[in-house]
Amino acid sequence: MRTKKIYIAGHRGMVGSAIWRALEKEGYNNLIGKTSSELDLRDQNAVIEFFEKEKPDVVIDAAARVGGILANSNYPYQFLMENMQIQNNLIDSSLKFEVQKFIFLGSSCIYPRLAPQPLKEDYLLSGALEPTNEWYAIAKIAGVKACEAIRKQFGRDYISLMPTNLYGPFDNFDLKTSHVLPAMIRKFHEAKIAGNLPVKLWGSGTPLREFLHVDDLADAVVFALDNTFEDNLYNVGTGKDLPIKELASLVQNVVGHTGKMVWDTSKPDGTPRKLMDVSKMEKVGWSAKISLEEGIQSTYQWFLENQQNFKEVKI
Ligand SMILES: NC(=O)C1=CN([C@@H]2O[C@H](COP(=O)(O)OP(=O)(O)OC[C@H]3O[C@@H](n4cnc5c(N)ncnc54)[C@H](OP(=O)(O)O)[C@@H]3O)[C@@H](O)[C@H]2O)C=CC1
Ligand SMILES: C[C@H]1O[C@H](OP(=O)(O)OP(=O)(O)OC[C@H]2O[C@@H](n3cnc4c(=O)[nH]c(N)nc43)[C@H](O)[C@@H]2O)[C@@H](O)[C@@H](O)C1=O
Repeated sequence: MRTKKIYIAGHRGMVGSAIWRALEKEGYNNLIGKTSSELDLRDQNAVIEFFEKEKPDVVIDAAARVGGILANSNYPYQFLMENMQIQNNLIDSSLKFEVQKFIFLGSSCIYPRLAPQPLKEDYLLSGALEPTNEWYAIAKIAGVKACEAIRKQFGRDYISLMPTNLYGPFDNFDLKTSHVLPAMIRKFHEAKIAGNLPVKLWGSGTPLREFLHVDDLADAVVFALDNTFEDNLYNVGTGKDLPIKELASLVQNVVGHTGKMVWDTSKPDGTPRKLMDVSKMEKVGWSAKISLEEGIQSTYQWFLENQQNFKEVKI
């Protein structure tokens, strides 16, 4: 198994690079990855050619157009179309070229905006989606269903893992396109350095969110690779959430900022709550290990050591 050829699509991203590190640590020694400039996964012919040449045994799909609440609501077409193109090309080529195991990564936003909490896998397609990210969610739902269809029709081990909001090393710290946690680390740090200036945050601060360290997600992916699951869809999270205002206080303390916080209510709140029910993963034997406090501290340390390399992330 350790010698199987594993293609990690999106291996330079936050998630893909964490999966690469975790697989190497576990002794997997036949990993392949391509940057988007070497292989544009939106290009069907290029993807077919790549699969024909490489013939991977396993594919892990961590390539996607990804962004925070504002990027998702400002660029609906890219979030819908690019994600469908990338995943369709990867899934269809995997079927054609006999890939035995495919791990698709979605997101907790696939569940209805007002679904009961915590979110069980069964709530998929039971109600309307959150408008700020319905485009991205629809693409991800199509990916889940494509893997489910292959499983049902062809009996292949294609599964979907649905991570909650992620953070960690190699996150996107560009304030226009990032998610909330890296945005807070950067905003509090820069305000501290400038003399504890006030920090402007988005929305009301009342929505609840759950956060999983990316190394925990990578551990779940390795677990899913090493085991055969009976079903097609599994939530991956901590099963604990907190209000955005509390998250802000946690990050502020870790960074050591002592100024004020200001809430810009012209920016969207997004879904009020999206807490994962993680009992299905727990039943098969996996649970998260890294606490939020510990994860924020190590991510802030990573930010301090790497901030000179950050680039603007354009859409
Ligand atoms: N971040 C989060 O909070 C969450 C993420 N996820 C999911 O995890 C997965 C990875 O996300 P994350 O690591 O955060 O995202 P990143 O933006 O960090 O990484 C995305 C990766 O996708 C690659 N990619 C994007 N477009 C293309 C393309 N056209 N052709 C080839 N490669 C492409 C990029 O390649 P390159 O660097 O070479 O350009 C990059 O390596 C996604 O499926 C996402 O939906 C799920 C829940 C939460
Ligand atoms: C992973 C998930 O990520 C996205 O959903 P989201 O959870 O709403 O994303 P977010 O991390 O950007 O925001 C979380 C909350 O935090 C608030 N907030 C405060 N201040 C800042 C801030 O400075 N930046 C950001 N981005 N948010 C802020 C913000 O207003 C919101 O209430 C999906 O589009 C979709 O891509 C998806 O699947």
